[in-house]
Amino acid sequence: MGQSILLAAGLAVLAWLLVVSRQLRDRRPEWFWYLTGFVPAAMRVMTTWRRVARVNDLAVSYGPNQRALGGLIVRGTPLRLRFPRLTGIRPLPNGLAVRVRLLPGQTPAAFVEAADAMAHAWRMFAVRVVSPRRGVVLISATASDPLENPRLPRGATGVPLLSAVVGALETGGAWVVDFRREPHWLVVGATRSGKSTLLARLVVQLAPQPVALVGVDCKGGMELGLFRRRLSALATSRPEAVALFGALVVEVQRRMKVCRAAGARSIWELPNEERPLAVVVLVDEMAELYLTNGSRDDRAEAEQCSTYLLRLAQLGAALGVHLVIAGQRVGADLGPGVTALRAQLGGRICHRVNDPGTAEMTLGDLHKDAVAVAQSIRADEQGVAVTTAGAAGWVRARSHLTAPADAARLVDAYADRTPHLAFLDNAMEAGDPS
Ligand SMILES: Nc1ncnc2c1ncn2[C@@H]1O[C@H](COP(=O)(O)OP(=O)(O)OP(=O)(O)O)[C@@H](O)[C@H]1O
Repeated sequence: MGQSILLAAGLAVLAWLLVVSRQLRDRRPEWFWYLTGFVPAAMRVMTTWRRVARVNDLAVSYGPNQRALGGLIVRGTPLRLRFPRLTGIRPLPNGLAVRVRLLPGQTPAAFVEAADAMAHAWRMFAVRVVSPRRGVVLISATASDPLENPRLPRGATGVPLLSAVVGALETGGAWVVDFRREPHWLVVGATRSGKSTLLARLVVQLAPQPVALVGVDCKGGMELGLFRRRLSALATSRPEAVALFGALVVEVQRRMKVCRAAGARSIWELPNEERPLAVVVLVDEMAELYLTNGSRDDRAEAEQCSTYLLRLAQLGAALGVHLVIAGQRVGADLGPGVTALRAQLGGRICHRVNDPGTAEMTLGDLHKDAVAVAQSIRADEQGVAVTTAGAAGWVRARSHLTAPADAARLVDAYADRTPHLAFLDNAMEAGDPS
């Protein structure tokens, strides 16, 4: 009798533990990982390190590989290997990180190459290797793909001005586009890769803030038109875009004079009451601004557009005019000035792309090792992108999916916060072809 009561109690406790652990896994996956996954994974890393290092040529020998034996010179592989030391293994919300001290003569490249082997040996989803400083590599391993179902942040309050939480990072943190840190952004991706969703997410996040939003959507305003009521201006054709960019260049030059007179190097050094409003210009499909039918007028218009955009990118950063430029491709073949413009857009977001050259153009000039990762994004991973962020300089991330109708509803709630930009009044009239 007593035994069966004990057995029943044991079973009840077991069932309760199962339910609690399932709830913990679903609601607090990071705690679930800390409590159940980290220690075994850390043990695997520690116990397999020497074997992984040896197989992947990460161990070195300083002994000679030849020796004189009875008057003969015998060559061979030296057996006394030295292994680079692992230090400071620590948990991440969805994985672990460990530092490795490089031995003299070693470079991080061999460790980067061995990343896949480490992921398999440690049964982790992915391993990334970066070198935060000379002589050290940081190995970060993620246990599962955190981008399969990125969770919306709980309560999006407290976001600093000109910052937008647009999704989740592979490392488990929030994916934040921060215009104060990185003033201009380039968003690239093939059709249906998630560009518009990301732009929508940006608008949703910026809508409550004291920021002017300006749209340029030359595909007839189909994407950004959803947010018309929160946009201070929307250009839906190239003539309108040229007029709008021209007016913004004039405004930027005016702001420059104000700053110069006040002895300030940016609008953020001006007193609050004198500081002009920050403007975020969102361009959906940059190719529409550059492509021409070959006629002289068309070419001149495209060149004008390109010159204005470049000017805004060069001057706008310190003067509160920020660019987010999205397109399927970015390449010198689009038109003159594209490569120069790209150099000014320090923030990069590369979704799935159709050709390797586009990933190379989007990320290759900043982070060579990120290109292959961007090229491996699958068609069913919509919203997944490689973005410039974090200590490594780049990271995989996925935007939060908000249906267009929901995004429009969320943004509409802030329609009364749409600032009137008087300096754009004439431009929009001038650019209107009707
Ligand atoms: N973060 C995401 N998570 C899940 N699904 C997504 C995500 N982002 C986009 N999608 C899905 O992908 C589809 C295409 O996305 P989106 O319209 O943003 O792509 P796009 O790159 O703007 O395409 P186009 O160039 O044709 O306008 C969306 O309808 C949505 O279902």
